[in-house]
Amino acid sequence: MAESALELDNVRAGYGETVVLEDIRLKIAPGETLSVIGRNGVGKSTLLATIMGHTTLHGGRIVLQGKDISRLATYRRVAAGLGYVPQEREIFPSLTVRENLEVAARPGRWTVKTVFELFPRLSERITNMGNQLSGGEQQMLAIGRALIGNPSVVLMDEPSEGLAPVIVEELARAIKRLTQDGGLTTIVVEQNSRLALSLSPRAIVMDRGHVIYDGASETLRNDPAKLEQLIGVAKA
Ligand SMILES: Nc1ncnc2c1ncn2[C@@H]1O[C@H](COP(=O)(O)OP(=O)(O)OP(=O)(O)O)[C@@H](O)[C@H]1O
Repeated sequence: MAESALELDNVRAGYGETVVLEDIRLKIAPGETLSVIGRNGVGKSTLLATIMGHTTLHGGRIVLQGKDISRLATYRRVAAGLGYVPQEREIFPSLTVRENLEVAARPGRWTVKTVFELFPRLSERITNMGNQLSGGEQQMLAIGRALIGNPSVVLMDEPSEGLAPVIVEELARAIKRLTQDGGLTTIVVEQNSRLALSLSPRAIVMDRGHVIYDGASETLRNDPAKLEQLIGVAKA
């Protein structure tokens, strides 16, 4: 049986002494896309930050393609195959679009050319500086920069945040194209549950640092009352 692309085994993590995530158990198959939804502040970003090694791991294990990365520094996790698209995008403002991509490039199927095929809008901006881009273009560049590192697993934190609906649709089409060819394992944290549930067959719902649903996106799409109950649950 193929091993998981990524496995979180009983993970407990947070910031310093503060524990945010409890008892996280997840197995993601190679090529699978997983959407993560839940109210504000329930630990979605912390989940991705923990996989990247930006938090304090209090217990459990994180295994990337059979290799325990739990204690590795972030740059070594990236070298082992993780790609990260942070919520803040963090593109370099004084580098051009091309330079932003080239600094992150590692050999593999993703190149400047294939990133531009995925995001034609970016190719029209190739000589623009990072700070001359719209929010949507910055998000496309942030995703392109993660891809060009040719990771096996990509983590995206709220790609649609702050973007106009028409740009969100364009981005969603690109993310679907990206994930549906099966080559990449992807976790997408998304505040917009309708969008998230359309991106992947499987979704998890988090609440207060726990996973409270792990199953078919379709089940939640077809049952708004259940979805409301899960993401509206235990309002503080
Ligand atoms: N750098 C940090 N230091 C300390 N606590 C933090 C830090 N970042 C987040 N937290 C806390 O961890 C908890 C989970 O936050 P997190 O950002 O993971 O939630 P989220 O589900 O991603 O929410 P949002 O959609 O608002 O980003 C919150 O209580 C938050 O205040």
